[in-house]
This record gives sequence, C-alpha cells and structure tokens, in this order.
Amino acid sequence: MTETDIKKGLAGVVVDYTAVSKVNPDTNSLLYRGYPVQDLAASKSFEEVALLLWNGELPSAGELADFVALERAGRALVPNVKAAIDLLPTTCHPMDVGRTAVSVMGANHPLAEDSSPEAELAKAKDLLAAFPAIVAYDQRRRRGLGVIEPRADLDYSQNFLWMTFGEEAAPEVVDAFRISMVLYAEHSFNASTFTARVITSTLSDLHSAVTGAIGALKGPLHGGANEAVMHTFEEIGIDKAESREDAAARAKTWMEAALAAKKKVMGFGHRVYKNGDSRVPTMKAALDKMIEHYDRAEMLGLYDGLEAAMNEAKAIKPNLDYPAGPTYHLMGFDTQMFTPLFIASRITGWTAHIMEQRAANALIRPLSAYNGPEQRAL
Ligand SMILES: CC(=O)SCCNC(=O)CCNC(=O)[C@H](O)C(C)(C)COP(=O)(O)OP(=O)(O)OC[C@H]1O[C@@H](n2cnc3c(N)ncnc32)[C@H](O)[C@@H]1OP(=O)(O)O
Ligand SMILES: O=C([O-])CC(=O)C(=O)O
Repeated sequence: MTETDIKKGLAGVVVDYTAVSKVNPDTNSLLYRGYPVQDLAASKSFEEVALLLWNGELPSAGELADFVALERAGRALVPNVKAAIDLLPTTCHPMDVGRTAVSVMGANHPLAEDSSPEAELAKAKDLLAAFPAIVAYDQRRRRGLGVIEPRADLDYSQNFLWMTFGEEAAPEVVDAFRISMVLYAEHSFNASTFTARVITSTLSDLHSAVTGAIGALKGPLHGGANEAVMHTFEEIGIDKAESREDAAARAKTWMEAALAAKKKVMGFGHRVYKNGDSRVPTMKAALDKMIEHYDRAEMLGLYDGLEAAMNEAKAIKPNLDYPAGPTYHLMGFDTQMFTPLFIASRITGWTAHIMEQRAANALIRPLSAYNGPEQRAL
C-alpha cells in the first residue's frame, strides 16, 4: 500500500449508497428524499420533514395526524431519565447529558433489541418526541429551575420553546426555530451519521447507534461548532448598545488576528461544500428576522465583520452552524445548549440512516496501513 492509497479522513471516498439525502457541492444544493431543503424549510413542519426522512415520502393528512398525536403523547420527561440527569453535575457539558439520556432511554425501551423496520421506526419516533424535554430541563436545572410540563395544544417547536422558557414564544421565533430544526435534520454521510451507520453495521441496536452519534456530533469540527461560534462572538465582546458598523469593524480586526495566528475559526469551512453551505442562506434569513425581532443590529455587525474578513483572507464560507449559533443565542438558549438542539433535529437523519444501513447491511471495517515496528523478538 502506498501513501496515495490512504484516504485520510475518508476525504473524497464514496462508502455506500443513500436515498435519504443528496448533497451536491457543484450546484450548492441539498435534497431530502428529492425535495430541496429550502422548499421544505419554507412550508413544512419539522414533524412532516421527519416523516419524509423516515418513510421516503411526505405524509398524508392522516399519517401526519397520527404522528402528531404520538409525538404529543411522548413528550414528558420519563422519571428514570430525569433521575439520571439529576445525578450528573451541572458543570458537565449538556452533550454528556443528551448522550446519557439516550442511553437510559434505550435501556427503558421495550423494543430495544427488536431491529425489525417497524420497531426501528417506533423507537425513532419515541426519541424525537422525548428529546426536547431533556434539553429544556437541562437548561433549566443549570439555572436552578424545575421541569415545565409539555403542552399538547402546542406543536413541536412551540412546545420545545415553552418547556425551555415557560412562556409562549412569538410566532416569528417559533418559525425561526422550526426552520433550524428542518435544516439540521439530515446531511448524508457526515461524521455523526457515519458513526451511527458503523455502529448499526455490527448489528447493534438503534439507541447505541444514536448514543455514539451524539459523541461524534459533540466535537467542534462537527456539531460543536454552533456553540463555538458563540464563544467567538463572546470573545470579541457583545455590546447591545454598539452600532452595527463598530461591531463589524471589531469583528474584522479579531478575524484578521485569528487568521494571522493560524487559528481555525469555527462555523467556517466544510468538508463537502467548498463554495458555501446550501443551508446558510435560509438560516441567515431566519437569523435576520431574529435580529430584527430582538432589535440587535450589533449582532449582525459581528456576523458580517467575521464573514467579510474570512472571505477576504481565505475565501472560506460560513457553514450552517454560523447563522444557527447567534439565532439560538437571541432566542435565549444558553451557549452550551446549542449542540443538544442539533441532536433534537438530527435524530431524524441518524435514525433514517440506521434503518437504511440495516436494510442493506455490510459490516463497516476498513483496512489500515501498518507503520509500526517490523516483527521483532521478545
Ligand atoms: C454542521 C457541520 O458539522 S458543518 C462543519 C462545522 N465545523 C466547523 O465549523 C469547524 C471549522 N471548520 C473546519 O475545521 C474545516 O473547515 C472542516 C473540518 C469543517 C472541513 O475541513 P476539511 O475539509 O478537512 O478541510 P481542511 O481542514 O483540510 O481545510 C482546508 C484548508 O482550509 C483551512 N480552513 C478550513 N476551515 C477553516 C476555518 N474554519 N478556519 C480557518 N481555516 C480553515 C484549513 O486550515 C486548510 O488550510 P491549509 O490548506 O492552508 O492548511
Ligand atoms: O456534512 C457534514 O460533514 C457536516 C454537516 O454539515 C452536517 O452534518 O450537517
């Protein structure tokens, strides 16, 4: 094996087929089961998109109503999941809480070891319904607050915000949140989805695969970047009273210094897209609405200043995490909760891939080129 046979990071390697989504960097497009993601974000609920990803088709009115009823009935925080969360220190990362909670949910599930397509779909739906209460409660307990019970008269996004903040969110905020959930739902063989597929390929169970995927998502080169974007904003300094222009100038100076120090700036760049992330224009439009809603022009200054300076210096474009981070910040989520929000959405994509992997399985086990010492005597 030669140096050129090694595909470090599997860059450019096509590992398998998928019918779940198509990422096309040439046309800068993303299709979920054939539908452009920006069209889905414009008009479909997260619940409809979840069914599309799992079933391959958008739901009929009856199918949607059945799922909505199931989702609303499955939202409450389960006692032993809450007990497990309460045992974890509030100093741990919320991704650790999400990972632990999914593991407990796997241990609880009566169909845990049943990998029939029906059981897998049932478990995916249960996870989608139950996860928001985990994120909401974790943010609240870190602020010394208690659980807020879910409300069955609210849709997924409305209820998520209700359980977190204890008040009904404005329609614009609910819509921006829904859009983020639709955009984060699926992205082919990204690192966390691939992790889920590797675990599934051993014929392990769905909750184990999702738990492993959460571990892969946590890192700042992947989902952790939405949190890291906010740390950048915080490091530059957020001053609500500052003008958009002044904030942009400070952000530009910060970026120039970061790049001169050869830093990787989170929220920029992508393994597949080299001319911009297909989802950014839709998420940026949602961020713009939040900036207007909360009257926070200085945030736009920080956003524009960093983007312009990165573009000028390296022509590297923002990825989805870049507009999503400040959007969640404006909504009132604590910075460390941003990547758990990504989990809540990506549960759909992960589980669609778990089902696809299981339906046409081959153990994922690549080769390595040995470069340690040659055989030697003891
Ligand atoms: C939802 C998501 O998961 S999207 C991804 C979220 N992750 C991030 O935002 C983390 C920041 N970005 C990165 O680290 C990278 O762009 C990745 C990991 C996402 C993709 O990386 P790769 O395809 O492996 O590209 P790679 O890291 O080799 O970068 C290529 C070149 O661009 C530079 N580059 C890429 N991204 C960045 C960045 N964010 N900041 C500064 N330079 C960057 C690299 O330093 C490298 O430069 P060099 O050739 O001079 O060494
Ligand atoms: O595709 C990737 O490598 C990362 C990404 O954007 C995602 O998972 O949404």
